[in-house]
Amino acid sequence: MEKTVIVAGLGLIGGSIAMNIKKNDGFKVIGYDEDRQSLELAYRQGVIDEIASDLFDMLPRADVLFLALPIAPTIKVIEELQNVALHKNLLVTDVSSVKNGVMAEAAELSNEYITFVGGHPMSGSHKNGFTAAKPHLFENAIYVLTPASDNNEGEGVACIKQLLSESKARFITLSPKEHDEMTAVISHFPHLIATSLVHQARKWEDTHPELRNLAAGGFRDITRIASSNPPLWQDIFFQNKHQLLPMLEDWIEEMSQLKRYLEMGSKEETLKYVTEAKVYRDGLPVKEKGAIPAFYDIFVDIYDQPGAIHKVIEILATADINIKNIEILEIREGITGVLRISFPSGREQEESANLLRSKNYEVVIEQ
Ligand SMILES: NC(=O)c1ccc[n+]([C@@H]2O[C@H](COP(=O)([O-])OP(=O)(O)OC[C@H]3O[C@@H](n4cnc5c(N)ncnc54)[C@H](O)[C@@H]3O)[C@@H](O)[C@H]2O)c1
Ligand SMILES: O=C(O)C(=O)C[C@]1(C(=O)O)C=C[C@@H](O)C=C1
Repeated sequence: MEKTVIVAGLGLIGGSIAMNIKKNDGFKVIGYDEDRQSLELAYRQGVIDEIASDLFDMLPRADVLFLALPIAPTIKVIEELQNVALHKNLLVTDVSSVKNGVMAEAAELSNEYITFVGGHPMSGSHKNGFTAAKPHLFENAIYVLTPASDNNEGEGVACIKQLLSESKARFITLSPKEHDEMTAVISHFPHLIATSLVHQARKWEDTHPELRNLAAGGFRDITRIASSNPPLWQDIFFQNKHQLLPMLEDWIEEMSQLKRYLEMGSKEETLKYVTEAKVYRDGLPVKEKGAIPAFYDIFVDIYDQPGAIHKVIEILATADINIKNIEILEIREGITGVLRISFPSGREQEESANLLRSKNYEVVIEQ
């Protein structure tokens, strides 16, 4: 029998979830969002089968509810679920980037029809809204599940995996605490620092108006995430502030230590500090999505000439090589730029590098 799934919040994550559920047969997808335009666009594109004007009126029909709203409204909906009159089982899951507040609210639920399994796909973007949603967003990404202590949690986990089986996400189960500690380290805290680096640059621009034109690959790479959706990140920082506050203390102490190294001319300690960071960073997994992007990359030097990028792509396409992603890292008038091309496997990576080198391109392989 067809199951009914409601996706509440049809933005970047909810839209991508709905696109993946629609790849399966046997599910009817109903969309709910306060933004009418997103709903209508999703309906027109066939990503949802029906629009819900009111979430709670629609719930008695549903088998599964995906909460893909910002975190604060997600918690509010969970609180209100307690009083919904249901006549059949409802599996509720969310996608929030921080789990403690959500799971604490879910633990209060005593509605006998509801099973709650927390979720968080470790993949996203600095873009937001339905127009940024894409079906392959979760490919190779870790998808964390944080089941509540409920008898039906095994069934709930299995159902979520089945609904998203086409997404190619890799599911793991964690406790909310473990999840929030780790995401604070590899996602929330770096975001805080990236944001502060942008502020620092902004201040310097008053006295150095050319500064923004100097900002090249390094600054852009490290601050990309500072272009993310501000209300989302305000929400994340406050939801996970118990993890972030001690980390900020540590960071301030670490910066003071670095300051002391520079003041005292401690070159050896500074070299050790930089080297240890490089060794750790180089050892992070690069073959799966997660903290570091998932693909097998090559870097190709190109010149700022009409058709330069097209030529490189044509060489690879003619050899039937499957490209996953292309990024222009830097190209300024009249000088060499760098094209980062990502492949799904090491075989394509090596084959492409050899092919392009045989045509006299400078190619570097990311190890
Ligand atoms: N952006 C990321 O990289 C990322 C990654 C993983 C998880 N998440 C989590 O996913 C959730 C959604 O984030 P997103 O990036 O998809 O945001 P988004 O802004 O793209 O989407 C949120 C959607 O929710 C709707 N919405 C907001 N408040 C609402 C309300 N009260 N009632 C009805 N609709 C409402 C908005 O109109 C929007 O369409 C957040 O909880 C976030 O923590 C985000
Ligand atoms: O790739 C990005 O732009 C992201 O910020 C994605 C990112 C992350 O920090 O890795 C951001 C928040 C989510 O909760 C999960 C993933």
